[in-house]
Amino acid sequence: MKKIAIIGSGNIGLSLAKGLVKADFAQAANITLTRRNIDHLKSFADAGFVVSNQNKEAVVSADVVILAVLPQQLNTVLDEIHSFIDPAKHLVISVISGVSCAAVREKLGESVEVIRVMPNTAIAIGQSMTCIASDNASAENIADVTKMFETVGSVVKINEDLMTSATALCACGIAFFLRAIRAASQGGVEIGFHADEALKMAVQTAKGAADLLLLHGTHPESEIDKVTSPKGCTIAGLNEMEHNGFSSSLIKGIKLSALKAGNLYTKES
Ligand SMILES: NC(=O)C1=CN([C@@H]2O[C@H](COP(=O)(O)OP(=O)(O)OC[C@H]3O[C@@H](n4cnc5c(N)ncnc54)[C@H](OP(=O)(O)O)[C@@H]3O)[C@@H](O)[C@H]2O)C=CC1
Ligand SMILES: O=C(O)[C@@H]1CCC=N1
Repeated sequence: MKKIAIIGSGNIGLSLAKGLVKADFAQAANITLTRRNIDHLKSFADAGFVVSNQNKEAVVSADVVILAVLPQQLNTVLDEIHSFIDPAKHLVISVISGVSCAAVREKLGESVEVIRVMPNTAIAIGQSMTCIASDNASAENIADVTKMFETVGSVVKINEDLMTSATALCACGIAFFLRAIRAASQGGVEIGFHADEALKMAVQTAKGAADLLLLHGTHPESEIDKVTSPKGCTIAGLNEMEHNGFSSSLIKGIKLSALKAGNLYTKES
């Protein structure tokens, strides 16, 4: 069983740790979680994870090092761990948005294999959409990392130049769809439901819509055509949403997020 160190155990690092254990890919005792303030990791220590504020020790005891700090925190971490990374032993995975594999290697050494992975927080429940890219990892290591992330959701291998687009569509996308669900539930309250029932109804309806596409393999418009009766209430509501910029606002938001994702990191930050 390989030992994993997650350097920077915040929202996504902890979601990943939970997902890997839940999927039986790893035992908690084989995952070291680091952050500076380990008081916040007490419940994870209680659940059997190794918790530490010592990145160097975590790296030395690991085979797989997962970088999960914020882009602006990365340089400090790389400066701290670079002399403890052994290219013959360590595989480095970075989930950090906007940082290329080459930029990580510039600090850790050219011979280190780096795989860039973009999951989303649904990884905690095995439902992530994860994109993977690398410009120097072996086919074997890419296959192993693909298998690892397939235990906690779906995986697509992409070219590295599309990583910031993947960040916007899939990682940020979780927040976009959640906001859409909240808005639907607020509409539900206005038309007569209590907030808790409206939210339950909106959530299950959203899940049904996503599952229709996944299970039927159809295009959204083809499923929409089955709902919109002629002169009916669905097309009336849908067209009103479009007149108010529903699709346009999602597209513009995704474009802006992708732009921002590409500008989160500078070597000097
Ligand atoms: N959140 C998401 O949905 C996704 C995030 N990402 C990427 O993952 C990265 C992390 O994002 P997110 O989890 O949201 O951010 P968080 O701020 O929640 O997590 C970052 C963690 O890093 C820790 N940290 C900071 N400096 C150090 C250090 N020197 N050594 C060890 N730990 C450190 C922080 O804890 P402390 O202050 O105690 O040290 C914190 O817990 C980002 O680069 C983001 O782009 C990618 C996909 C999805
Ligand atoms: O908002 C962010 O910058 C991070 C990257 C993707 C999801 N959260």
